[in-house]
Amino acid sequence: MTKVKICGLMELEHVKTAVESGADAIGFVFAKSRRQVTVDQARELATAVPSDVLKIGVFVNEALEEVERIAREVPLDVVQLHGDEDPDYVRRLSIPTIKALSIKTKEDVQQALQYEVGYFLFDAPGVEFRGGSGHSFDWSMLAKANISPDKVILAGGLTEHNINEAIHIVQPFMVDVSSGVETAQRKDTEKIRTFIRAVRDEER
Ligand SMILES: O=C(O)c1ccccc1N[C@@H]1O[C@H](COP(=O)(O)O)[C@@H](O)[C@H]1O
Repeated sequence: MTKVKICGLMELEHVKTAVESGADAIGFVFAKSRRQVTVDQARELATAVPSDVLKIGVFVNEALEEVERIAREVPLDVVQLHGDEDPDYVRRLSIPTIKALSIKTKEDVQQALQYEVGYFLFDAPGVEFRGGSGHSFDWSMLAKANISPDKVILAGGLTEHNINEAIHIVQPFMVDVSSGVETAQRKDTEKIRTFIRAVRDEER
């Protein structure tokens, strides 16, 4: 069953909706972004997340000690590195890690192979910030790559309208959405519900 992460949550109501609708993971953005939350905000939002739903923190080129401190304080289960963090940085982290890669060409997909992580997240290149642009990329580049789909988290411009095609092509372990469940740059409870339902419908 494809897992679902709802990312960039900033309000308790939206965290609750995601959890009640069956999200497997919730993402909090600590990087520079219009969705950035403070540690105190994330700690408060995290109180609404049960232990069987992962709390994932999104970071971009943050000092390693700072990532570990924030992960302890919220607390986070997993960190998602969305910047230029190198394999050595990732190796030194003591927290389960997702390495995000921006995909323009099929060579970008191969960059993943240098990282010793449980999961790779493939996203379209950012526009204003390093992620969360609402743009997608050519998913067939993943389908052709020699990377196990079981290690793949697919992100970038996913919506209720394209998610079924994306899952069909990539067969990822997890899908990750932020912009696609927003209206006027704010999370939309109905879109969160509809997106998760669309992923679940794929399994039927
Ligand atoms: O969401 C953000 O603002 C963000 C900022 C910096 C790095 C990553 C960010 N989000 C991640 O971007 C992808 C795709 O999001 P979208 O659905 O295209 O908006 C997703 O992995 C978010 O975790």
